[in-house]
Amino acid sequence: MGCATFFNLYLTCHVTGSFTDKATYDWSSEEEEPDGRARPIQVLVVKDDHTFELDEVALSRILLAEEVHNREVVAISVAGAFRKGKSFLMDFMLRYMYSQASEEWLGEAEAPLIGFSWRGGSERETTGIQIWSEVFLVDKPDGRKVAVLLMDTQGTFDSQSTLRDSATVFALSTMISSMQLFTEYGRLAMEETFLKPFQSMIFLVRDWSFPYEFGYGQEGGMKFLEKRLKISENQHEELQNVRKHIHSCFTNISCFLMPHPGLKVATNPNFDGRLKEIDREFINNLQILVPWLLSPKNLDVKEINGSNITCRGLLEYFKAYIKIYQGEELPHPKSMLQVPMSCVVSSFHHYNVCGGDRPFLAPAELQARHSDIREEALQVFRGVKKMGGEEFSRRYLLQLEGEVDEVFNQYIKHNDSKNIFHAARTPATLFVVIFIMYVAAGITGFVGVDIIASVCNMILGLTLITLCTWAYIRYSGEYRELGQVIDQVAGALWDQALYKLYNAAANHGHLYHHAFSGPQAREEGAEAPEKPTRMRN
Ligand SMILES: Nc1nc2c(ncn2[C@@H]2O[C@H](COP(=O)(O)OP(=O)(O)OP(=O)(O)O)[C@@H](O)[C@H]2O)c(=O)[nH]1
Ligand SMILES: [Mg+2]
Repeated sequence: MGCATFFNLYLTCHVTGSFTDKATYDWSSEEEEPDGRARPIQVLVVKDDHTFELDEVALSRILLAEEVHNREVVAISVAGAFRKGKSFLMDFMLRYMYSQASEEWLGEAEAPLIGFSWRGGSERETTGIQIWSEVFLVDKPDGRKVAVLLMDTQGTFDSQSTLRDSATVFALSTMISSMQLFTEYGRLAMEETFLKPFQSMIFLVRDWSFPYEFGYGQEGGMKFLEKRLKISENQHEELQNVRKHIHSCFTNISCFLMPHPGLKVATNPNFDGRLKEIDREFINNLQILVPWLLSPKNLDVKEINGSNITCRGLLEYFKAYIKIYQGEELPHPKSMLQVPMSCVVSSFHHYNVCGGDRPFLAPAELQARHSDIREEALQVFRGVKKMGGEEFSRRYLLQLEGEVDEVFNQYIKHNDSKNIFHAARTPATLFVVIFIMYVAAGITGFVGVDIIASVCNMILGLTLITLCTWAYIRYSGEYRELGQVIDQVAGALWDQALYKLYNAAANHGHLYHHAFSGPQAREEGAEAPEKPTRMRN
């Protein structure tokens, strides 16, 4: 953009109305800010080792305050290269918000500019992301009150930050400083949602020095932007793509040309922001720019994937995104609209093999259904666009697989418990033992073998006590370990008895085949190959 440096202002809001009340609430602890005055709160810290830390407590205090947590949120931030006057501009926005959109919002000529920390010089000032501790409540014309959040961010490309730092702060504040990076995000998100992923994009060109070509303000800005975003045949493909994607990513794109604020602003080290020292032309345009950005009719509620976001929702998105950026690698500039974890949850919902209200399922069928639905859940996971690259999402894939397998084990137990024979196995076995002992005691007593009769009676008595104990455990839920031992012993007896019965039946069947080599017998397994021979004989 020639000699004009620009920074990009990304706004999220719209609708008409008027500013009413400010949300005044206890946003900080006593020892942090004894006078309770609003101030910038550092919510994202970029540490010396280039790792990031989200101050969840501070962020929650702002976003979960009683008056605002359920309100739809309008998040306003400025992104761009460092040292370009972003914080300076944010402070004028604060003035506008505090004056509740009055005509006199610019304040007194001698008043120093305060709010987000700004200063002259070549060293960077703002780091990470800072949020103004006071969330402003604005009335929309339809009667809804929305929460307006002002966010100041670290500038890009300063000498102390890595590209990763810049990209992270940049993505987290959902803004752009490098078009290419941004349009990458947008392009991927587009494939998935078909909605324009970002709402308003405003290019603010500062120190515009060619008003004779394009006039200051929005109109000149739009003409200038049109010219700049025009795609021509002889442009490099990459430049063409940037231009195409900018249009496809934003619902609204506009541009504002700002004049130079004057030499005192740019070069005087003692300049404290008072209007008196700022060029009239700059102030005039500021008086157009700020209300144009912040008047309720121009505020858009923050949307993610087409739905409006409340302050509470925004907190969750912050937390989810920061997890991604805490990874080792530079995050891929891929979809920032979905995160793997939410994907695990939604994929997991696809996995429901046998719910509590469904009848008993044969174990083989259960296994088959598990395999099918498991594969379906994994497909859902693979099919959703995720942030953080292959390697990163593989971790979540493993987590999904692990969770599905664990739940399958629980399903097996749950399914078994629905098998009526399984449930009745223990009491049935104990009853059979009691019955056999009763008969044996009667017979042995009758034939005079008293000692065996006594032993049988003893076993009968013990089994009866066991049965009563088991019934009590099942009824009360106490002494469950003892109940498990009883179930295991009864189960072993049951299996043994069944096994014997099966053997007996098999033997019986074998004898039966030998005795009757009729048509039924011929139809069955092992004998089959011999039968035609015998038939022919
Ligand atoms: N030339 C020029 N200087 C400006 C303009 N707006 C603000 N400044 C000056 O730019 C300097 C830096 O302002 P800051 O608001 O601290 O800049 P920043 O972009 O927030 O810087 P970092 O926080 O380090 O990224 C200050 O001396 C401002 O007076 C402008 O439109 N043009
Ligand atoms: Mg700053």
